[in-house]
Amino acid sequence: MSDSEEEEGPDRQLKLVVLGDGTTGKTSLATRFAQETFGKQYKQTMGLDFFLKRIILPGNLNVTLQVWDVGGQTIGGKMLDKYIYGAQGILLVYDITNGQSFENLEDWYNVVKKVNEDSETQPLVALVGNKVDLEHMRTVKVDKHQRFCQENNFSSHFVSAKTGDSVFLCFQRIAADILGIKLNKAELEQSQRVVKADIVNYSQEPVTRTVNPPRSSMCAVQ
Ligand SMILES: Nc1nc2c(ncn2[C@@H]2O[C@H](COP(=O)(O)OP(=O)(O)OP(=O)(O)O)[C@@H](O)[C@H]2O)c(=O)[nH]1
Repeated sequence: MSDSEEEEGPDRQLKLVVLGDGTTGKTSLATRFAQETFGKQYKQTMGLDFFLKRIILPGNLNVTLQVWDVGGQTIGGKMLDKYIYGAQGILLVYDITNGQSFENLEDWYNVVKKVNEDSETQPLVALVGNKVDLEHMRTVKVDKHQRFCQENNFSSHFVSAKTGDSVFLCFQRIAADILGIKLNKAELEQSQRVVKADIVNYSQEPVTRTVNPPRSSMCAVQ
């Protein structure tokens, strides 16, 4: 075992799938998390983008998050089930200024339920209201968001991919919830230490480099 492995402990991998209507900011969230960047210009995701980022959770737990950014136009398409299959976490993303994007999450969630109906373990689902920098234009009431969470046992998140507000925290909390780790505030702050960030993209121009998705994920895109 190398010194760095001793220091950081063994690696865990989690597959997170980001779902929701087009333009809600799924790619922006993933790139904000993986690269700490934000692009104002909209470029539609055709099918799927794929990002990897390694974080360290309290207890020196090394966790590699595979973030599957699914294009908003894939709903109703035959590939969607395959993208969702095997996910430990699902992020249902809507735009707080776009009520229809919230209403449509029911359809996205129905696909998640269908894919997992015969599965022994269910993915953890997080409801993510994005674009909180546009609070003055909010049309989806916070009450409505909270009710949807309570009714379905979702974790609740409000973020801005543009400013970065709560984005890292959101992914970190989801990873901790999946792994059954309870985090206090001090631990959350301390564990913002990110050791590695790789971005992988096989449906658009690569941002840094292009590689195949990890073998553990390939079963989902056969
Ligand atoms: N103000 C604001 N704009 C955002 C935010 N997140 C994303 N956007 C903008 O919203 C537009 C759509 O963002 P994308 O991340 O491409 O949306 P998407 O959900 O991946 O869209 P599809 O690829 O069609 O599924 C872009 O112009 C972004 O710059 C945010 O937090 N605040």
